[in-house]
Amino acid sequence: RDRDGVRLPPGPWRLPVIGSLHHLIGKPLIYRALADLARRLDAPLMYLKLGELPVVVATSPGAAREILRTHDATFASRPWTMTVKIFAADGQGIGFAPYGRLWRQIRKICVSELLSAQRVRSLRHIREEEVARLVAAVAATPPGVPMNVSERVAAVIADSAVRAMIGDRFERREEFLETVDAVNKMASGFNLGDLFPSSWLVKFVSGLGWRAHTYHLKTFEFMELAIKQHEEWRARVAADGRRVEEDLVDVLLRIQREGSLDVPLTMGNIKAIILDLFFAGIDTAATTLQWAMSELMRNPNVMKRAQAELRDILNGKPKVAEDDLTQMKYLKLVIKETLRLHPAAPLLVPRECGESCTILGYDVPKGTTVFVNAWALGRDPKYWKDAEEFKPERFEGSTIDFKGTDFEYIPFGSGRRICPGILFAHSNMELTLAALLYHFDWTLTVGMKPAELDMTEEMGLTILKKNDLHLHYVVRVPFQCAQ
Ligand code: HEM
Repeated sequence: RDRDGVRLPPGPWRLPVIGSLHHLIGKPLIYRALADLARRLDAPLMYLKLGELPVVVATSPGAAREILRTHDATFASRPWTMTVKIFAADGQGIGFAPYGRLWRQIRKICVSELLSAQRVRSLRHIREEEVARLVAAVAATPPGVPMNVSERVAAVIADSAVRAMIGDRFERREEFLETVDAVNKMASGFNLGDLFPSSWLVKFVSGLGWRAHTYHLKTFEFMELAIKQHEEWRARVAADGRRVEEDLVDVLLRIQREGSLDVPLTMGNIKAIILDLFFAGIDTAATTLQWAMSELMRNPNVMKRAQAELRDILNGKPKVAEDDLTQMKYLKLVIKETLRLHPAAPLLVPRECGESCTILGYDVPKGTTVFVNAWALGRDPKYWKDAEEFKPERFEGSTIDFKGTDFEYIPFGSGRRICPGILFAHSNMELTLAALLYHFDWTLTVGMKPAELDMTEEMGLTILKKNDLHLHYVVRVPFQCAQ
């Protein structure tokens, strides 16, 4: 207990000014460094001072449950850092909106309209078309030339998501994706400018404020162009007399027009919501697929079983359709196991303690930033046999699921702010992976052993795969029929 009678969770020793930062210096994969510290200190709940920022990290299912379920409302906001503030300047979206009326309303629109099961179903033709384009593009790669699987997978996920949102492919796609990538890296939450919010010098030297402003303006400009492109596309579709499903921008504009909302939606809100869906939905699903393909290449027996399931069930069918996916039990387990070892958001998205409270007998002061180390939970040998091994079979006959109630496995978070895009993500990931495994056999560069495949991670808003995955392929189910 300190002099004020506060009993903080245990944590590593601190230095003046920088606090516990020296424990993380030179360790860019922060979730790994935090997991090591928690293990060394035997601290399922750990307290650190990162610069000026008081931080608590939860690294046991019990601690995660207390934060995300028992005290869910207390931890339902996210830290309002300088970067977040700058990005919210022209209107708030959903991801970082403080817990309150506006967030509740946008969340309801996301859950019941934008990302509902019905909406996801209605976007099926887009996914099927984009995946068919991917298959065609792979098959058109000249034999002997390795294909950049990471790039292809990222493109199909991005195009499907963009078409779901604005109806059409985005004309500025390349530039936009580069910006998403750059913001993803900048917004990892461990920037000096965010760790020393009161220091003008640090802000100036780190250049964070300036960079965040630039990216904010750039991303909002992209949204303006995307909405303009959407309107032009709608006008063309109407002139041709075609009937197409509502896309997500249509839905938001309709809700705004109907005007029956508790808190009216501004155009700033609409742009910020769409941007949030891009940021939350593209890199996460694309990265998960890259890890899935990499793990399959490192584990040839798993690859064999997944392909056998697909080829048995589809039995020469010319293409994978979404209806077939319900039968692909093993494929679903492959994705589940990938999310255990490679949760796209390893520390979830940070929460903030709204009221001082007690967790596992320790005091967590109001204003503390809270991370839940989902990456460490998914690899903890206390809860997982052969924790580091890729074994989709472990989920066979098991009730453990990612819906936010099994706290050793929470790749989508839990509680009020659990990811609302689980179904949207799975629909894209399952169809893309199924098509890649069904139509093609994949091989590594000649002479490379599966265990030698590069699995280096890079920290951003998501755990990125540092180096792209390049593979050779052989067509197994011919592409000509896949249209
Ligand atoms: C493999 C794919 C994905 C993973 C692993 C993932 C993971 C997460 C996680 C861990 C959170 C934070 C949850 C929490 O604080 O408890 C989150 C939030 C969120 N995700 Fe996802 N996500 C994925 C895909 C998607 C997709 C495809 C969309 C939408 C198109 C989406 C939309 C969102 C939104 C809007 C939030 C913020 C929710 C809020 O603050 O209320 N996500 N996601």
